[in-house]
Amino acid sequence: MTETVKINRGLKGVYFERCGVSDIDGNAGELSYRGYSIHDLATHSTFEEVCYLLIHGELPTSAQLAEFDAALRAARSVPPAVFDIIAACKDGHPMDVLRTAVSALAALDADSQKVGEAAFIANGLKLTAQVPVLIAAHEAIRNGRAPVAPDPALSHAANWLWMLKGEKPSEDAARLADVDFILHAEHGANASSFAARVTIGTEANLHGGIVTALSTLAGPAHGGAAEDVMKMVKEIGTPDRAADYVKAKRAAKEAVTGFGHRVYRKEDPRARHMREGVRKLGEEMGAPQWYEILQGVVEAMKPYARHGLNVNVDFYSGVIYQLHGIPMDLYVPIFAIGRMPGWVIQCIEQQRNNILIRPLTLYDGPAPRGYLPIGERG
Ligand SMILES: CC(=O)SCCNC(=O)CCNC(=O)[C@H](O)C(C)(C)COP(=O)(O)OP(=O)(O)OC[C@H]1O[C@@H](n2cnc3c(N)ncnc32)[C@H](O)[C@@H]1OP(=O)(O)O
Ligand SMILES: O=C([O-])CC(=O)C(=O)O
Repeated sequence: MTETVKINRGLKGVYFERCGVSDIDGNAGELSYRGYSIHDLATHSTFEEVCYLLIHGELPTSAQLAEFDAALRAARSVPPAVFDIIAACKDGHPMDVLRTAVSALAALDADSQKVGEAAFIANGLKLTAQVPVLIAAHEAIRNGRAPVAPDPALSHAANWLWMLKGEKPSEDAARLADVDFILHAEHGANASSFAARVTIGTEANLHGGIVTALSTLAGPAHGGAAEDVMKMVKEIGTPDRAADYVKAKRAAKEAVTGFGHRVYRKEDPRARHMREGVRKLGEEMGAPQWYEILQGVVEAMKPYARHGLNVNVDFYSGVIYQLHGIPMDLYVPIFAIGRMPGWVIQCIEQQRNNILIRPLTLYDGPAPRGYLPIGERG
């Protein structure tokens, strides 16, 4: 094969499609959904409104939002058989259990087989409502408790915390979860959304696309980073040890988790909101040390910022969950709750203008050779 072929490993810098959903300016460190700055949405909007915006393309009127929100609340249920499946694999990592449960939902819901835009919108809404139910049910079941029934009086974020903890969250806690979901809702051709598009490109159904996305989100280079950041913070232990930790990581040429991004060369704009959340919550809860350790790591990483190495969205989120008493292995599933509308709209966009996604690998194996029967091999 010709030596002139250019290989874009990891598809770095490759545009594979047009997309009208989110715009990332990596050099400026800016992100918008449908033209609205992530900062405005994180400050003024709600997750429900952002879901509507992402799926339908425009901010809703009051009536549209009320109808959408009511449909989302009404869809918060799963067939009891799914709880049995969760119970059977309750000791697995919550991300594996969640993926298995979504697969089970596909097998138990005949509507999951439908394709086409209306089916994707309906199934997307259903799955967005069901995913928090599945995660909270697993947390209850693995701790020997019965799953907490969803409360239709609560918003998506407040209901998630209610189902997880079995107690009504404060307004501040619910708002912090809401903002977390808004910030995680959509991010272009990230690995999990791209993987979902590959699945939909084969004309598979939405549940299949979401199962693919969940598998892909789980890795530590993508959604798994928040869990690893919390492990790092615990390992560092006290703020004065942060610089030595970073020095040792850099000397060993190992990645400092929560830093770096394929697209951003400035700080990930989502991190700002999470940083403020950690600072405030830590102070309120009399546990400022977590924020101080994180900032110690940021300070020690400053020399590398000029090479585009900055914090990403996952750097601060883990500590927020920790302060809320949420187990570390639920951090990736929480990311999945937020990312649901992003995956759904990426699948819808793929289906709208579908094409099989099938790139090439350049063969560099052995030259053609004759087959040797097994008895003649030395
Ligand atoms: C929601 C999300 O998915 S955000 C990402 C969450 N993931 C993490 O936080 C895990 C840590 N970060 C990483 O592993 C990487 O930055 C990734 C996977 C996110 C992005 O990787 P890529 O786009 O492939 O960047 P790449 O690996 O080419 O890095 C470029 C350079 O920065 C270095 N680098 C990248 N990330 C880090 C890091 N976290 N710590 C130290 N050095 C890093 C690389 O070693 C490389 O250096 P080199 O050019 O001297 O070899
Ligand atoms: O865009 C990416 O590569 C990863 C990311 O930040 C996300 O999915 O939110």
